[in-house]
Amino acid sequence: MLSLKARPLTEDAFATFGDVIDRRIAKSFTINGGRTQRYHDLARVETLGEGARALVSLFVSQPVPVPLDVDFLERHPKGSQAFIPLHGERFLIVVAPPGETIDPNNVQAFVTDGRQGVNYRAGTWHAVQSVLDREGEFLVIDRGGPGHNCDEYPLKVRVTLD
Ligand SMILES: NC(=O)N[C@@H](O)C(=O)O
Ligand code: NI
Repeated sequence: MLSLKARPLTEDAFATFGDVIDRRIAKSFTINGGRTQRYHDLARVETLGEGARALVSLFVSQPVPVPLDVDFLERHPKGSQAFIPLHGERFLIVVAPPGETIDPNNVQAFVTDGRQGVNYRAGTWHAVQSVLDREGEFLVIDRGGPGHNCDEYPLKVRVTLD
């Protein structure tokens, strides 16, 4: 069993795995006659393959216990997957770089601060959504369309918090 203490999520630490969605680190500009600030182009949405399209969904998830025991990581080879909390929910992240196998030494765990979302790039191995503290509601943007787009890799990981 691999044991990991979740580290605070940062853009640099997550760069291998995808994007951190956080207006505090975003480029922005004023639109709509000064009434709106547009936080622009926060994540790269990937929808690969013939007939692929972007899906916009809502996930309402029950909280996970801490320590969190993960039994597998999954990946979506044909598209990215973004999770954006709608009410300041914190969540745990367990990731490994894209590849046909997972080196346990490359598995990393993070915890968000409630103002951060993530976008897993296509092929990034990740634990399924794991919200902390209370029921969470997330906007999810990922890839729909034909073909297989979810591989699982058995891996036991215990994730703790400070
Ligand atoms: N299955 C599904 O839509 N969600 C998972 O991919 C996940 O990462 O939570
Ligand atoms: Ni997923």
